[in-house]
Amino acid sequence: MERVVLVTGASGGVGLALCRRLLGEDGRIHLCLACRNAQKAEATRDLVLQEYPAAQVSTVEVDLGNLASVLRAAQELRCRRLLHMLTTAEGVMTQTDRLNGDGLQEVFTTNLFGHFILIRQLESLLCGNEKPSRLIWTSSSNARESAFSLSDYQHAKGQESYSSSKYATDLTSVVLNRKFNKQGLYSSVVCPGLVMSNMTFKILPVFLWVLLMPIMFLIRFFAKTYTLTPYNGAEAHVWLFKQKPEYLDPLVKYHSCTSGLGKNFVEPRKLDVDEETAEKFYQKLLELEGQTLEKYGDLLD
Ligand SMILES: NC(=O)C1=CN([C@@H]2O[C@H](COP(=O)(O)OP(=O)(O)OC[C@H]3O[C@@H](n4cnc5c(N)ncnc54)[C@H](OP(=O)(O)O)[C@@H]3O)[C@@H](O)[C@H]2O)C=CC1
Ligand SMILES: CC(C)CCC[C@@H](C)[C@H]1CC[C@H]2C3=C(CC[C@]12C)[C@@]1(C)CCC(=O)[C@@H](C)[C@@H]1CC3
Repeated sequence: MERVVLVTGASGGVGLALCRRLLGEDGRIHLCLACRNAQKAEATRDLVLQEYPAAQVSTVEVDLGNLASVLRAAQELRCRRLLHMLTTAEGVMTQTDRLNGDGLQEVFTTNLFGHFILIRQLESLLCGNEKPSRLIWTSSSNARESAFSLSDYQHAKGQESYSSSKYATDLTSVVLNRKFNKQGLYSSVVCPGLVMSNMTFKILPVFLWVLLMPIMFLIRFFAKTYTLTPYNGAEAHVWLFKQKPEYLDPLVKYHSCTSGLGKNFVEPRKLDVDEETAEKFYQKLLELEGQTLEKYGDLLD
């Protein structure tokens, strides 16, 4: 049976590189590109098919910062019946977080909660299959416990919404393993390292990054997480794709690394999470999920 792999954030950066690399690894997979709108999805599909003309590539439109769009995408994916792996590679990092149309913090929703809803809505596809299914979350080494608070888990009050959302991602992955491993669903978190992408181009303009490139290549001799290209950044995802999920440590984050001479490798590092906090946070996610489903009852089967 073909393996169906859904990649969010597939239209650029690490997500797009991951799609290309996965097809290079296994031409038999069915790749489903999740993009924010139909034009981007089609453009990405054309790009991928140019390189792998025989590949099976479908698309789904989903704005992860918009819960109605997430529920509609889940409905569509349920109709397609199969899903074996979901990997997240979208993300937003903004100086000023804001409320989205659902009244939730945008960074929290896009980086974590939209996916949480998607996964919960796809539970029937992901759980109880003959072979294990898997989730791979693109987190970050920027996930910091000090940025996260259970009483303000959406990070409405602080200035570190990105770090908070990534820490929340780590917590969620830990609990998902505890709840779903028995049903054959396994979750892992990865950090792609420092990658030149639209995300970093919002921190400094492209020309400055280009000027800094020689320095960064030198830094890479000492800092192995300067992966720099989306291709290198997707190393940990690709490595995980090839592992048996049952043998992975749920309390580890897998970091994409690149040596000074450009050789890619993966480094596992212990997650800095308190399992009790993770469980309490999960309960809060379930509460928020309940409110969401009540609000959007018409989008449920
Ligand atoms: N770059 C880096 O140095 C690092 C990145 N990461 C993480 O890696 C992941 C990928 O980042 P990277 O590739 O660098 O970033 P990019 O900005 O290049 O790519 C982000 C992708 O996410 C999509 N996206 C953004 N918002 C939404 C949304 N609301 N709904 C659906 N899709 C959305 C974008 O789509 P669109 O084309 O429509 O904008 C794009 O395809 C992120 O989770 C990021 O936090 C972690 C550590 C370092
Ligand atoms: C001479 C130097 C190369 C100058 C670059 C300085 C900074 C702009 C970068 C140094 C470390 C970078 C970094 C990130 C953004 C750009 C820097 C601050 C991230 C915060 C990007 C998003 C993530 O998820 C983190 C893991 C990155 C950590 C390092």
